[in-house]
Amino acid sequence: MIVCKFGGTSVASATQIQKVANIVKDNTARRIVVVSAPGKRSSEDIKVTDLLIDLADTALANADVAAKIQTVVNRYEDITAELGLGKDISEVIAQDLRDRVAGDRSNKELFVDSIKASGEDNNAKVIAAYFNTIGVPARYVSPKDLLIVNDLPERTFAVAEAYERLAVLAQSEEVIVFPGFFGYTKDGILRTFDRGGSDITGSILAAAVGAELYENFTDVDCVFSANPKVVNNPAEIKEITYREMRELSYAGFSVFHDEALMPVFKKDIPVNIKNTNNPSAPGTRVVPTRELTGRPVTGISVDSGFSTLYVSKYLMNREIGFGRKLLQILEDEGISYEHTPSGLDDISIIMRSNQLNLEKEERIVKRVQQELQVDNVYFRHGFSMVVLVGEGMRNSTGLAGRAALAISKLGVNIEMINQGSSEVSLVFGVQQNYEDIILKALYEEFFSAVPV
Ligand SMILES: Nc1ncnc2c1ncn2[C@@H]1O[C@H](COP(=O)(O)OP(=O)(O)O)[C@@H](O)[C@H]1O
Ligand SMILES: N[C@@H](CC(=O)OP(=O)(O)O)C(=O)O
Repeated sequence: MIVCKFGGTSVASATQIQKVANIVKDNTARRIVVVSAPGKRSSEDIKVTDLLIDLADTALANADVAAKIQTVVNRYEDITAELGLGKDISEVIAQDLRDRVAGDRSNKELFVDSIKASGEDNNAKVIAAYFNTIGVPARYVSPKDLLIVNDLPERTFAVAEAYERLAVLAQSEEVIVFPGFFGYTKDGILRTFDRGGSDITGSILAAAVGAELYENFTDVDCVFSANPKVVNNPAEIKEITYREMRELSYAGFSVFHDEALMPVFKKDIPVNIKNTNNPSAPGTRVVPTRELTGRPVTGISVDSGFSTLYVSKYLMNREIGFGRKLLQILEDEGISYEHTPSGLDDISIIMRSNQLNLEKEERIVKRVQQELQVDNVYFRHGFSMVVLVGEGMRNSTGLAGRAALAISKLGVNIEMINQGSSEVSLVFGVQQNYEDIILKALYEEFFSAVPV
């Protein structure tokens, strides 16, 4: 059995959904189809999920939502009309949106989640209905009572029971069309995953039913060794390990969500990333191990939106428990951190900026000053992490030097270097505005002259 997930671009229009149907028909092993909300039809288009977030924000501001609801309904109407599904389905969608908008607003985050999730939920219903009209027996299945997630305040993840409950889907006679991106808590409260989270749903389902393969359909032929929007014609990656993919998707390879690897990784289920617009292309296979090629570096990614908390104190290295106390202050503010490069008397804690606001920063700085009696403490913002990833890096010397030289030739300062203990990744912290030129320079250094 194959579980396949189709991303927003793959289900953005009737033409795209027809391609999806052909792909499903083409291989009878494709029994479970996870779908996203309609994505962008062109680079100027707006994803339905973004329209829905705007709708939710408008509702929370107590402004009129009628026009915003209509914009979303129009997107579905374009699709259903062309698929020959009749008009009543869009009235059902309009009513569903009105019901969600009229829902409980006591917790803003959950209210927004409920509206956001309608994008995939309604699209799954449309796609299941369409499959039936073309002779593919199909059934929409709701995540309710199956894909069980944890409660607030932690980020959303599937609890162990979800896998047990979802296993029944393996028995279905019909093709199952399952909406991506959200689940329900045990008490029936809807929660969404992070943006791009339909990849996570597909992976959970693949693990739950013990699929032979998880196919992730998108709008590019494969994963490239660098973002194709920045680097011209980057090298294709045919095979990549889970570990390499995790590192690269964590730091900017938006083609596959980093949290989507864990469920399939635990069950050794291979992942194949493929193109809905060119399904005969072999795509990229994500596998437990692979043969090393001549290239030490498999991919280079860049992600922006990082901040640093810099702390210095003379003889910090001798003070027992200093790091723990410092990290406890961040934990108290609900902040996770990414890297902690340190010297004898100073330490920088690198974190995602979206976890911070002015009040939090002031509270943290004040507590660090008072409780740890430091010499200096401040926040800096606007950093990007450039990450070189490759299983072959472990056996290669001089890589960090080559990368640092390529960056320094651009006249750009390296703020931080961190070599992961596993030695499959090397991270450089740089000022955000230089990220594209650095990516291009590193690509040139590690890929241009080296054969595959
Ligand atoms: N290294 C990379 N390899 C392939 N695609 C990448 C890479 N980095 C960024 N992308 C972008 O990811 C996009 C696909 O991801 P996403 O937008 O989430 O698709 P989907 O709509 O299928 O979920 C591609 O169109 C491409 O521009
Ligand atoms: N629609 C959601 C979830 C998702 O996974 O979408 P996509 O497959 O288009 O990345 C989002 O935009 O975040």
